Amino acid sequence: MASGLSAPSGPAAPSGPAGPSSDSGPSGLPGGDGAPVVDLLVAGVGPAAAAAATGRALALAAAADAPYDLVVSAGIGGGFQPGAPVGSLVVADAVTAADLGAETPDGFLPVTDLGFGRVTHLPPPALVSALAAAAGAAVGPVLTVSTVTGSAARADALRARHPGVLAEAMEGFGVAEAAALYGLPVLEVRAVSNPVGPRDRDAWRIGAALAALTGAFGKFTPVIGKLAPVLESWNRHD
Ligand SMILES: O=C(O)c1cccc(C(=O)CC[C@H]2O[C@@H](n3cnc4c(=O)[nH]cnc43)[C@H](O)[C@@H]2O)c1
Repeated sequence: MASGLSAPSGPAAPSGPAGPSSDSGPSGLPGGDGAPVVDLLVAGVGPAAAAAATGRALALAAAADAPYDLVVSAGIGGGFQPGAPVGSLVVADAVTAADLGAETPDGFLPVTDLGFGRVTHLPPPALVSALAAAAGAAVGPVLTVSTVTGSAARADALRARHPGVLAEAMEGFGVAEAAALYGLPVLEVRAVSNPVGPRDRDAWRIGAALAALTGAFGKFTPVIGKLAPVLESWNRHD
């Protein structure tokens, strides 16, 4: 049986002071119908807020001896065209911090090139493919940025540095860092609300993206329940 923490992002209602809320039972316990227990946490905007909120929720669960098995970062995001059209869904096969590093006269260097830290977390491939198939989502790298891309030049630079990139958002890497601290696998799911490129507020379709995300979660939950063995075999020290 899997229990999960879903950490959506964006300008939504604040989370309560007591931590995540559950609609199917206390965290860590199976729901009556055998479905996984999913706690929903509104984790704020940006990698730091997302990491802090997720870390706190995981710490509370661990202290209550009811740890999670999986963490999912979900929300809206920008889609790189043509791979991720507005309204489509993306499941990340890599969660990458795109601006964690140093600018040099010769270009950007990720912190890993400077000899420390990490810039990518890899979600369990079996879960990624199963969820993407269930929801009709594309699979590819999702970038975490602290500044929303607003020009064609920046979009092109990100495409060049991250071949196959499908989406960018602002929280996934923060959520993944918190999950990794607790030895937990992470997933990132993004519904595309706007194209990545020159800033164009008229092109935003936040309502359509949120509807797509809601529909996807209805399809994900039974799949995650069936994939409990994948989570159970996850090597927490990888
Ligand atoms: O002012 C703008 O031009 C602008 C364009 C897109 C998004 C924003 C936000 O402030 C939204 C932040 C919120 O939504 C996620 N998100 C949605 N689209 C993107 C994007 O293209 N690049 C990065 N993040 C995006 C993000 O995860 C935040 O939760 C402003």
